[in-house]
Amino acid sequence: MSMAAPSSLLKVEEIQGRGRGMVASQPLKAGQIVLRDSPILLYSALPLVRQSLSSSSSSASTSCFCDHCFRILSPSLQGDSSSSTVLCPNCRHHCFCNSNCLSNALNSSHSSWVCQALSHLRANSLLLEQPLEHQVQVNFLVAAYNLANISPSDFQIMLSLQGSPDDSTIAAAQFLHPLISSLCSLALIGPQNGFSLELTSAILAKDKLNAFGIMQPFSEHDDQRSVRAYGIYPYASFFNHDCLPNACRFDYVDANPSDDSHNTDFIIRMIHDVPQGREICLSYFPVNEKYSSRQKRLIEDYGFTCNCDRCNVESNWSDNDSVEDNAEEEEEVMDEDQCETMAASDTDDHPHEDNNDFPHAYFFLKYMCDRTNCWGTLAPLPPQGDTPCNVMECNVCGKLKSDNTFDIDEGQDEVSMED
Ligand SMILES: C[S@@+](CC[C@H](N)C(=O)[O-])C[C@H]1O[C@@H](n2cnc3c(N)ncnc32)[C@H](O)[C@@H]1O
Repeated sequence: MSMAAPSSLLKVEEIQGRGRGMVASQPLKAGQIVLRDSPILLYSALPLVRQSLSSSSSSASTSCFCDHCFRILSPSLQGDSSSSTVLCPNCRHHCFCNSNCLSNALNSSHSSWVCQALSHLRANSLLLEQPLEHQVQVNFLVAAYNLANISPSDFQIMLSLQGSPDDSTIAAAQFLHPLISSLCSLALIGPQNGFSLELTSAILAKDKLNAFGIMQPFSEHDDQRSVRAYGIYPYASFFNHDCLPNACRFDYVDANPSDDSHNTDFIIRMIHDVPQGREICLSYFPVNEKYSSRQKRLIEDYGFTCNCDRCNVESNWSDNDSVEDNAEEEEEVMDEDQCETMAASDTDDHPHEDNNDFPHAYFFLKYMCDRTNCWGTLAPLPPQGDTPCNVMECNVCGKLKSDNTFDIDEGQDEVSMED
């Protein structure tokens, strides 16, 4: 199934050795929003079995976000009669931020089939003994087969994404498919509609390569942010990976007003200018990861070996070298003007060839958030017409920072939204 171009700014093209990718249809500016994408499917990253809100006299529930829109629910409000939080009237297990979200959920993500399917699965002792990964995969499979019922065209879009089953996906499908099959009597899905072990393997493979994590809010005290939900985003799935990305993803799951049903939309913004025809890439994980761990993740999770400029340089580093240490050393020898020049030269075809063994230092100094444990990527706020914005936003912690990267003392470079 082919999809229309996502916007006038981007087109989907075949790229040798990388499958499809997103390419700039015109010159793109730093901070420019090149894509807004809504998920066709969202599912909880929490294990299937959680303490029910209704069964708890204390506020010990682990459910801390809405099961439909995945906004954070204030723990103090859970169980509070003045709260707008509501439980599903049927299972009394799933929690929604307000009656509007509940009513949307009952017609979509928490249809009566999903409600019954998850209730049956929660009672399945075989599943409860399984590792967390299988319990989360069950959430995905129930959401995916629900999608097949409520929006067959979106289900087909998901099937058209990249990903073929590998040994681990097939093994997971062999365990999970019979469990889901036992729910078929509850559903419209059945063998007559193509429901099979092969289809279960195929959609698990799509999920593995394409699901994006919607993360818990950033905390300086926790360098391992957990995932609250996963989503399949049909256009964002076409971005290939680069260890020096030229665009990054922002989400504002909790920030949008509670009556806005687009709170889980992704916004992809340019980190710096790029010329027409250049491939637009995201980094699939925080940019500070070391060469060896990046290579491991990319081969294990995504099935490819990265040959980007940065990997070619860092393959010669010792395993103890980190971009943070090297960037600090570089900062001492590089002034602001040099950094600006190097960032601007990203529009060249052969950037930075004249530099030493860390030609990408400018990227970490200019575009990596320096807040403790954050490792987010900074992109400018959108330009106003042709005027670039000199305020950078971190896509993890949300910190705003003026784009005067150097010679500014710690703390003095932060700006507020009003600036
Ligand atoms: C989310 S998909 C990206 C879109 C995909 N290329 C397609 O054709 O739909 C992730 C997959 O794209 C491919 N890919 C992404 N970045 C790549 C890169 N830098 N080099 C080679 N393949 C890459 C890998 O096969 C990876 O599993």
